[in-house]
Amino acid sequence: MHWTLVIPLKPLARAKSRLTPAAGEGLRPALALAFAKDTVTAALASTAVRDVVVVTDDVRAGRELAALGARVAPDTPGKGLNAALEHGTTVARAARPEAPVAALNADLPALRPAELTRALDRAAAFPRAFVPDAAGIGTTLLSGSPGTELRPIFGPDSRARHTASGAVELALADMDSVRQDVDTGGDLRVALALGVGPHTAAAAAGLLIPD
Ligand SMILES: Nc1nc2c(ncn2[C@@H]2O[C@H](COP(=O)(O)OP(=O)(O)OP(=O)(O)O)[C@@H](O)[C@H]2O)c(=O)[nH]1
Ligand SMILES: C=C(OP(=O)(O)O)C(=O)O
Repeated sequence: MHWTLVIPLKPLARAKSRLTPAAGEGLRPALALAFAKDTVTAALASTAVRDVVVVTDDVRAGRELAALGARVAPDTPGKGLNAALEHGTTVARAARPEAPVAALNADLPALRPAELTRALDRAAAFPRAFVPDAAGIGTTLLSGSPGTELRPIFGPDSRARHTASGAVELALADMDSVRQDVDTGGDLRVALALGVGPHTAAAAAGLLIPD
């Protein structure tokens, strides 16, 4: 199957606020953009992915992610993450009505294309499926097969909420990089150990994360 991925990104001035203690206000926006660039690059390198729609109102991020090959859609209707994902899904399906669609967070700097391919191949067996984040509380990927509404419920306790909504939690073997979202300095340390993409490696160079 060839998937369309919908990747939401907050304006960089507000993104990744929980990284401020580790990165300071100086580095935080650059790290948020670097995570998104590595996520989009890895997503487009997956053999299961046809195209990527980034939903963002950030002009600089939109320009740089478009240069990597993403389509960029505005953050309509401006009512938060789940509304942005529903809009992105509508945009994706207007172009490719029969495409399977998956929402993927923009904060997966260690994402490996082969692991994303594995997750999407597993997801193809279900109408709606998801991958919980590394912390085991949230969600990093939510899929919808052709003709199925995505019905995203990202936010607090989204693993439990996606399960309660009927989405199937995928088998988790061999997809650590799909699960490793980065919200805090501690998460960034784990992602760096897994191996991040070049944009994050450059942005994180010289960053001292206390133990
Ligand atoms: N387009 C869009 N993306 C969003 C919005 N809120 C969150 N996101 C994105 O959704 C994913 C998960 O977001 P969060 O963890 O809530 O926010 P974050 O900016 O990554 O981190 P915090 O500021 O620390 O909460 C990231 O890719 C965000 O950029 C929104 O209102 N619109
Ligand atoms: C919005 C979510 O992500 P985060 O863990 O980055 O808050 C979520 O897990 O549903």
